[in-house]
Amino acid sequence: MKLSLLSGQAGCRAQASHVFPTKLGSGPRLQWGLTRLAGTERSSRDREGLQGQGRGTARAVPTLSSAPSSAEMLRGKRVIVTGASSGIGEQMAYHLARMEAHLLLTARTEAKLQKVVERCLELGAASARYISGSMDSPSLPEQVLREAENTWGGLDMLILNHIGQSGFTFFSGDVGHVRKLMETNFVSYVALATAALPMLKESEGSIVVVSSIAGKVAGPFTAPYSATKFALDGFFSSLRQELIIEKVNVSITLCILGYINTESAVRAVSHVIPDTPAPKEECALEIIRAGFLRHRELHYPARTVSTMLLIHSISPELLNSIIRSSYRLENVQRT
Ligand SMILES: NC(=O)C1=CN([C@@H]2O[C@H](COP(=O)(O)OP(=O)(O)OC[C@H]3O[C@@H](n4cnc5c(N)ncnc54)[C@H](OP(=O)(O)O)[C@@H]3O)[C@@H](O)[C@H]2O)C=CC1
Ligand SMILES: C[C@H](CCC(=O)O)[C@H]1CC[C@H]2[C@@H]3C(=O)C[C@@H]4C[C@H](O)CC[C@]4(C)[C@H]3CC[C@]12C
Repeated sequence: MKLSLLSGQAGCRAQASHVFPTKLGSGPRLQWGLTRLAGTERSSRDREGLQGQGRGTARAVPTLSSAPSSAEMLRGKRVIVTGASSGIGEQMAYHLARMEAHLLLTARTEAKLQKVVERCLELGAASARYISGSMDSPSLPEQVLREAENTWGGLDMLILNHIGQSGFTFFSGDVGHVRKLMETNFVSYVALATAALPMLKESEGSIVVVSSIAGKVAGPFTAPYSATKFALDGFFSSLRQELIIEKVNVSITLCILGYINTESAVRAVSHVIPDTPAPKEECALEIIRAGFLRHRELHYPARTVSTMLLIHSISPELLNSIIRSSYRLENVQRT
């Protein structure tokens, strides 16, 4: 594990001009051949009601009408983002920096984290630092939370986003890979949340778990990955219930994402899935917003994901066959 020394005040003040798009994802999203079924994407803000949860007697949950602008959402809040060196995690770090949050970022690659931290400080983060290390190491989660406690004396939001390398191919029979992926994509999430809970109870904060449609509907070529995402749903949905029963005001937001245009996802699937991925910048902002509003679940892109879940609840076999027929199966590489 390596700890950064890069932290401090922003190089320049945050520009408070960053606002939510008035209509998110207004263009057509062609995903898994479901576009015609799903219709035009619409903001999950337009679609969803508030699903605040885990409220004790204390703080009111912001309503959509009373919610501050995105620039104010997390001003001065202490936020951990895992998997922040690239993709959606990196974009979340930049949004949070513009909101003037305090940031602790994690991933394995120190050089990338250094650059992201520098950019966050330029964008207006109240402070930004990182810890590098692999989340398949059992000691890292506690080290990350100890760092938050020592630096900030508390924590407001934990965003769990990292994933280990998987691939998009037939299951190879490598059980060792499944075990390692479970450790990285699932067990470390549990360990991070467990270590964070005392501080989050104190601040009445939030846990945000980044998952996937592959954690609700199992398609081909993602067996180990899909298993880790189903596990997250099982664990965190159960934990959410317990927090509500115990009147602990810590929210848990599970983010169900479709295909997003991160480099790693496009590299892994574009030769098999011909659809247009949704933008990572907007996706990142929606995740932060859903966490701030203490939503139970985020579906992004909203129309595509919700339509898939609806079809799956009516006829799983129909959805499975739509998915299979929309893939370019001849391009799937065998390992
Ligand atoms: N992109 C998509 O289409 C979709 C993404 N999602 C979810 O969104 C989240 C982000 O995905 P995306 O941005 O595409 O992924 P990326 O591959 O772009 O980013 C993954 C992040 O995790 C870090 N990471 C990788 N291995 C480890 C490890 N062993 N220990 C700690 N950190 C690690 C990477 O940094 P480093 O290599 O430096 O460690 C990187 O910061 C994931 O939870 C994913 O499941 C869900 C549905 C669709
Ligand atoms: C294979 C990717 C992991 C990249 C790597 O090896 O480092 C996956 C990461 C996100 C996956 C996508 C996802 O979660 C949403 C869809 C789920 C469907 O069941 C399959 C297609 C997905 C676009 C899926 C494809 C693999 C990933 C890109």
